[in-house]
Amino acid sequence: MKDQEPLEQALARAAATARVLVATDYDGVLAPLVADPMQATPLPGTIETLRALAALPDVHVAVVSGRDLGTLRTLTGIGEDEPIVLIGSHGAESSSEAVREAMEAAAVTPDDEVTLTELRSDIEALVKEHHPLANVEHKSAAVVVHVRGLPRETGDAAIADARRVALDHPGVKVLKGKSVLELSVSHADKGSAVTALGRHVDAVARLYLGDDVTDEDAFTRMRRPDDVTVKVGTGSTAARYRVDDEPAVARLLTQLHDACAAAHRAG
Ligand SMILES: O=P(O)(O)OC[C@H]1O[C@H](O[C@H]2O[C@H](CO)[C@@H](O)[C@H](O)[C@H]2O)[C@H](O)[C@@H](O)[C@@H]1O
Repeated sequence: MKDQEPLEQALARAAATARVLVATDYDGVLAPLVADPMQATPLPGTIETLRALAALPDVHVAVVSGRDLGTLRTLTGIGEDEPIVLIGSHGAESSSEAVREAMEAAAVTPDDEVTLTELRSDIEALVKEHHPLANVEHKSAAVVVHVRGLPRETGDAAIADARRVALDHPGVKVLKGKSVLELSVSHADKGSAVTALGRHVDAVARLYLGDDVTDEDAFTRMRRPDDVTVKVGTGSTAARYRVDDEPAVARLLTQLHDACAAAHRAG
């Protein structure tokens, strides 16, 4: 992240291109992390800023998440009739037909469904019998073990045992997130889904904001000169820029909106 133009300048340059794709992760980026996954709400103003961006000519907006598409829609409050694309389950689900088509080869198969059913029951049994303080989240293509707020040793033990369960189910993808272990039968990734959307809208500049390991797939795929990739928080990353936290994301989105609006006014 050395010897590059300041973030503000990169945003202005991206905003001045012919077509911009603004894609952002949800948890830990738009919504601060909390113990109960269903209580993770967007910071005030962020969804409104995304709506204002999407209302500008030649600006396309997407929210990209590991969440189920339905849950993502509920939590963001973004309606089906709005011009904001939702990408859920790390790219496996999308409100955009173009993204769905592009990700078809990565779709969950009937065999994957069988594996998921077995995995769900093994994880439920593990948590019930050995890690009653952990929580289990069921998603359309994955099961997630949550340990946020638990003493470190208790959480680590639950995660380690869940990893071992995954070994009994060939083909299961293990994703270690923030205080979670996700066991997934999906073959999709955020990077493939976002770049497919970028191709579909013919984006010149692509912006992506993310905080977790699954966002690295997007950061590594977005290396064109006009791309702006932003890691939120600490940890190693392939992103070009970094901001501290969710409030900084809210400010960045406002700054980007103002830059896009100014570029539009200037013609
Ligand atoms: O791709 P994202 O939008 O970042 O979603 C990733 C996972 O987010 C959720 O878990 C995280 O947020 C929870 C609520 O704040 C928090 O309790 C948990 O510790 C975090 O890891 C979600 O529950 C997962 O299903 C998503 O895959």
